[in-house]
Amino acid sequence: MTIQTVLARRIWDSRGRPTIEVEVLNADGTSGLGIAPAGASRGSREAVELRDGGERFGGRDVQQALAGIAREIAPALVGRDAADQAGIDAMLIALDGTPTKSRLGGNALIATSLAVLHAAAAQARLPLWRYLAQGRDVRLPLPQIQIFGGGAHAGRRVDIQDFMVIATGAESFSQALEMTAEVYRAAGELMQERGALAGVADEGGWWPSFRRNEEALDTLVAAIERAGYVPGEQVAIALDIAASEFGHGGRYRLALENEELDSDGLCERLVRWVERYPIVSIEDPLAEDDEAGLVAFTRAVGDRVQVVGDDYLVTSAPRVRSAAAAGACNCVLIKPNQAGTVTETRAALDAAKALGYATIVSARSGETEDVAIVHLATGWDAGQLKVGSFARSERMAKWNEGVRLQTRPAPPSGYAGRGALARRR
Ligand SMILES: C=C(OP(=O)(O)O)C(=O)O
Ligand SMILES: [Mg+2]
Repeated sequence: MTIQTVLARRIWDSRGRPTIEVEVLNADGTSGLGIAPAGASRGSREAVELRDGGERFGGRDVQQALAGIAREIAPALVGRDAADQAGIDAMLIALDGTPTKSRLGGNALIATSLAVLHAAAAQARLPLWRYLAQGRDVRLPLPQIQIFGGGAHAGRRVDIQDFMVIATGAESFSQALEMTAEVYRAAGELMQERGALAGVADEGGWWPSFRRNEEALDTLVAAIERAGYVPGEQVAIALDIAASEFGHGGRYRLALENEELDSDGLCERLVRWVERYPIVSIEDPLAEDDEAGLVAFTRAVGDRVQVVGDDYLVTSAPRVRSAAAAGACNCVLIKPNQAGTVTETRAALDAAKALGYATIVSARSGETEDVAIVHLATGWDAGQLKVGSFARSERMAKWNEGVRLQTRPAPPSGYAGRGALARRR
């Protein structure tokens, strides 16, 4: 079956900013819809997005991306088979012709690539996760869920970006959500009692009214206990330090503590947290340009804690391979729009798995109702999923989709659970 029509339009994301949606219509009447998400704390090597960032959102960049789809991408797609994802993605990359996807835009490319993927699954009359599984046994992912937002997602109110929990004691995806909902609610109650309840951050985690970064960790432990769980046994902590946001050239500025640390100093601080708190996962502990720091941190705690590369690895298979050669990280965050096509995203995931790295499929802070990443995490058997908080509908759309996958007839063959966490390299 062939692609007959390609439509592209400007829609709006969860921050009320413009983004791109592509719809691919097949000749047999089936179709696929792809939407580009958008990050706020981006790695410098991510695919470049064409998006209007200033006061005026009706500006040039999104229009340029839409025009590129209409003028160049759509004519090249019509007549091709949506099932040829690799061939179509290679064509998109060649058509763009730049190493950073800056001409047609990484956002135009990922929306198109995801729309083609959905169209292929629809044509095969399969749910996306099952289409991706290709007959293999796959598991629902272990959720990593934000309780407090911070960093670039909360006006830099605290330095650390994500204070999350992982319900390590849960035996199913839906039980993990139930346990996390209780912790989320308990954290909200604690904030209210302290007179510190001040709404939510960009991904729906509670707004971080803390005086020190460690106060957030203490409150998180108290929330786990208040919800009736044993910290570290039933519910553990995961952090995204997003250190590239407050550090460059081996110097890190913790605004909340009014401190400047070098790479060793930040490393020591985080190792102390790992010793004091029930932390099982830390993302971007050092900045994207601090490979020596990432190697040192992985050496120090990589046998106990999952060390996740996001800004540093930008969903790039070659970067994952060179990180492994250097000994940095033991887990890779997988964000499709960092790579720009489904095929390159899958290549980064495959490279990680081949090297013994764990993988987490992740949403961006700017999201929509799109639930594709739940299907990618499940169908590719990634093991883990990070979507933001347990509030705000663009996040809940994804968590709820996981419940649907679990409870429909012929569900995935299991639940990845705590065994999906990286421990040792
Ligand atoms: C999801 C994240 O944030 P953003 O989408 O803003 O890059 C992250 O850093 O993991
Ligand atoms: Mg991150």
